Amino acid sequence: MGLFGRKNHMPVEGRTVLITGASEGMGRSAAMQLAAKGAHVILVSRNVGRLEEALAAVKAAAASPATQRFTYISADVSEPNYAAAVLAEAIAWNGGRSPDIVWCVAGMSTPLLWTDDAAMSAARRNMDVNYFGSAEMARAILREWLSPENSTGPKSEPKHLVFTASVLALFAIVGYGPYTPSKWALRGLADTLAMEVNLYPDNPVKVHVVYPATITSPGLERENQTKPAITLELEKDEPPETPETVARRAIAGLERGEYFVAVSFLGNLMRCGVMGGSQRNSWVFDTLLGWFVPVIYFFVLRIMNGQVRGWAKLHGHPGKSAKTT
Ligand SMILES: NC(=O)C1=CN([C@@H]2O[C@H](COP(=O)(O)OP(=O)(O)OC[C@H]3O[C@@H](n4cnc5c(N)ncnc54)[C@H](OP(=O)(O)O)[C@@H]3O)[C@@H](O)[C@H]2O)C=CC1
Ligand SMILES: CCCCCCCCCCCCCCCC(=O)[C@@H](N)CO
Repeated sequence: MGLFGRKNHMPVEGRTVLITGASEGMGRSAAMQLAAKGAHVILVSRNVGRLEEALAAVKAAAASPATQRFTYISADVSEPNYAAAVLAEAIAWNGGRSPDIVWCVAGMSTPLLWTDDAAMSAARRNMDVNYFGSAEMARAILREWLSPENSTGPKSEPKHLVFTASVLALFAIVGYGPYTPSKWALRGLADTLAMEVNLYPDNPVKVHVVYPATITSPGLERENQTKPAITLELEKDEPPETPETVARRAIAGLERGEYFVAVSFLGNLMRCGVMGGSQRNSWVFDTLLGWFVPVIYFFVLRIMNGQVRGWAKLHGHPGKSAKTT
């Protein structure tokens, strides 16, 4: 039980969490915050230097440094079949037990106009990292968690599989063509798996998707190098948040037991606007809020499309390979 008697749906104390994309940005902050709540943490990303540095920060944030354990594994999530080897290493380190929580944070973004020369190769790269990087990890960990020899019984504490999408998977804007579909794809996989895990009542698993808006991370600096100016202009409507804030709100949503975790007010509006056949956090709240969203979109879409047309009028044809500055 947490504050005011509310149940914590994702206790982490003494449990092992594996986080991909844990060396920078939101993944690093999430790793530190989960360590501060008593979790053992396995950090996964490519660059060993940054992993070493992040590992030190995570250790320093631990609730009980004498008993908690931390390690890192260097791997490229865009490599086909990377996940089984990463998990084997994680399980060996964890005394033969699989991690209890797996959070796929590793991601990248290459914003470009769709007519840009580089858009297609960027789209494939974004799909490889953001979608397949998470899909492969999901498959590897579910094969562990859901196997008959790993049955823990219907009343046992559930395992958690967390994907990281973006509010762009709820509301798409110009300039993110190479990126947005990879995050929509994650949502499709998550809905599928959230139903599929019901086949295994003796192996409880909860699936979640986190939908951040702009995070002031090293990744944001990288993506801003190719971001069309009109995209920068439109996304100003949702203010950026620090990796610490986004991680804290994401973890709070997971602790509340939410399936789709939005981390801002607008994010929650966008979430309730697209629920379709997805599981609800709260049928009453999500439905009531969802009724208002079309009214808001009536105005938002008129304004935004007007902004885009206004841009074209002011700056002319964007050109073939164009950062539209
Ligand atoms: N920044 C933003 O505005 C938003 C980001 N998001 C999403 O949130 C998540 C976190 O974003 P952010 O905080 O910006 O992250 P960053 O881009 O700052 O950090 C990305 C992390 O992922 C790792 N990573 C990147 N590519 C790979 C790869 N191929 N294999 C393994 N690890 C990889 C990086 O380490 P290394 O390079 O060493 O591998 C690093 O640890 C991502 O999924 C992102 O798409 C969602 C909404 C907004
Ligand atoms: C009903 C509610 C209406 C809402 C109005 C919409 C405002 C537009 C917000 C767009 C924000 C885009 C953030 C991109 C984050 C991201 O994923 C990239 N930085 C890639 O990393």
